[in-house]
Amino acid sequence: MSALDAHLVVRRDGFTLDAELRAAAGEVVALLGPNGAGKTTALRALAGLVALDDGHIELGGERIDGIAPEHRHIGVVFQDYLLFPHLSALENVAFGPRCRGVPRSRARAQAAELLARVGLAGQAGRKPRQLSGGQAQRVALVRALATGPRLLLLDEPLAALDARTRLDTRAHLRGHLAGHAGPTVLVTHDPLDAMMLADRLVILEHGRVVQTGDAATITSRPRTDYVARLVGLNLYRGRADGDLVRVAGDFTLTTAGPQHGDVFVAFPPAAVALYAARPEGSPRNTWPATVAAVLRHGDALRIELTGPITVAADVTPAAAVQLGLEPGRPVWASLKATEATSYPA
Ligand SMILES: Nc1ncnc2c1ncn2[C@@H]1O[C@H](COP(=O)(O)OP(=O)(O)OP(=O)(O)O)[C@@H](O)[C@H]1O
Repeated sequence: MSALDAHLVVRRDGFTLDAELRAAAGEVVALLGPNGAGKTTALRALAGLVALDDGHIELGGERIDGIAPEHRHIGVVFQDYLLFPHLSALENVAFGPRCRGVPRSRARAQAAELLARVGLAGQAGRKPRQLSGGQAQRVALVRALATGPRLLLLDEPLAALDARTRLDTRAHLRGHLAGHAGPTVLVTHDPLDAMMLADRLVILEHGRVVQTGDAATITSRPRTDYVARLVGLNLYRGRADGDLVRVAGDFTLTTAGPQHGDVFVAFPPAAVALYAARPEGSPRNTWPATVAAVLRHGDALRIELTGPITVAADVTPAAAVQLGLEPGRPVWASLKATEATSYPA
């Protein structure tokens, strides 16, 4: 089965997409990024709905960027499913193969088998409006797979679902995707979708790839503020000399590992402890800070602090009351060196 190798360049007024994208056969790659990063543009370029201004798209070593969308052998699942409303689930799935000349009875038998595989044997005769959001999403996926596409594209496949259905569907979608032998590219701005469904994440910001890797690498070693916020870490750039990293002006953090030169330092908000007075026998990183904001964060409170560095700290509501944390309140922050990871920038 064919691998995807693409360099997508699309120029618009005030926006340029310039992104390299690779996916091996059977690999699910999530394209993750903030609004306006160019995710949809990239997906539409792969599908052939937007022309490339430069670059290339190769599938199994064959250039497909000059080929019309309907001849690219690409399966697409859009977020709003786009099922034919007047056809049953079975007819929707059989439609593609029928258009490719597969005899009616065989197309229907294949469609029935595909629907059964995603647990929809009992819904095969229903029209899209008689299906739940999660069921319609599965029909759309199966329909995209029915023609045996060489590349599968998913555009925010769970976005239209309510929270509960989203949870169930997300859990099953991964298994359904395993039935596709070719590469899959999934576009989402939901980090959970990306991490649960994809083998590898490609982070897109301002039309450029800023980081790529598996979920574990990306969550432990973010390389941009967007990714750091996404995974809930404090992130700084600095210069390392052994375990000391100068991160801002003459402010230096002691970190867990020896590094040299340009590095990132990352640590979770829960690793930052707050005190009313300078802590005694303190950990190596201690600095005065001022509370800028107090936000709810699950069961904890997230405290945003200004000072020599801007930092987020998670504290319990009880600790927040005890310390009288409110905007403008001066505090001491401390961080154990073992909690601060440094890695090359
Ligand atoms: N048809 C178009 N013509 C001109 N500019 C466009 C067009 N479609 C999108 N853009 C611009 O291209 C940029 C990227 O948009 P795109 O929709 O690809 O981003 P996205 O990452 O998918 O965002 P979102 O998550 O909001 O859907 C944006 O600045 C957008 O305004």
